[in-house]
Amino acid sequence: MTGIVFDLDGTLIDSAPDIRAAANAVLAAEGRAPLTLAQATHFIGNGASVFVTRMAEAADLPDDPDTHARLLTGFLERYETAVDLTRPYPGVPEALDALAASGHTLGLCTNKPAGPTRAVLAHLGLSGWFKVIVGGDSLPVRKPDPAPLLAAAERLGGAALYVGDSEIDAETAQHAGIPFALFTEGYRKRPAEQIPHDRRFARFGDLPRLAGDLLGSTVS
Ligand SMILES: O=C(O)COP(=O)(O)O
Ligand SMILES: [Mg+2]
Repeated sequence: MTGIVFDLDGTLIDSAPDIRAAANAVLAAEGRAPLTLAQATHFIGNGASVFVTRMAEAADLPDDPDTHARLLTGFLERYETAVDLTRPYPGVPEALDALAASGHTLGLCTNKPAGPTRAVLAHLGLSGWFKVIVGGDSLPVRKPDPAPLLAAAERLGGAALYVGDSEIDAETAQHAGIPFALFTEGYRKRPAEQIPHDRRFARFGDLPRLAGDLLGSTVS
């Protein structure tokens, strides 16, 4: 089994500034104060709809279905093209390159909707690495349900590792029965020691060797 599946927000890319900007445009239109970067970062992880619920709560907006639908539509409209403030974490392209060179096929399983996922990957020149992309709206369920990760794994012919930054990713990997590598510099809410993982790393430069150790592949 050579497949490796990645989470996106807080793992491969630091996208919180763009997500915050999309949220703050919606809040401005509602006459509300902006979110701080720390707030926006904390609200990421369970997909767009949950993000909007948390955003509305922070801004003291009502939580009725009509308001939620209006806020979510406005957020998704802006999110679709929110790419300018997002950067890959240092060493990401090189690590993907090294993993591919050592024979791994790569996939993505994210709770970010598929539209913004494809837009940001294209903008950053990262699309070409991934043989499969499963977004937060690709299936009727999203992480921590294991179905999206299992779907990505199946399309890679099996996955030997899931790489993510959050409690949700750890739980998803456990449910799917796939080993988990935790990137410690993303958007996790708890200390790394409290998040179940098989391996953890703080620098992408360390991932190819870590994957090699874990999976018995040779890193070139
Ligand atoms: O967009 C989110 O809420 C989370 O995205 P992620 O699954 O790539 O971390
Ligand atoms: Mg993440």
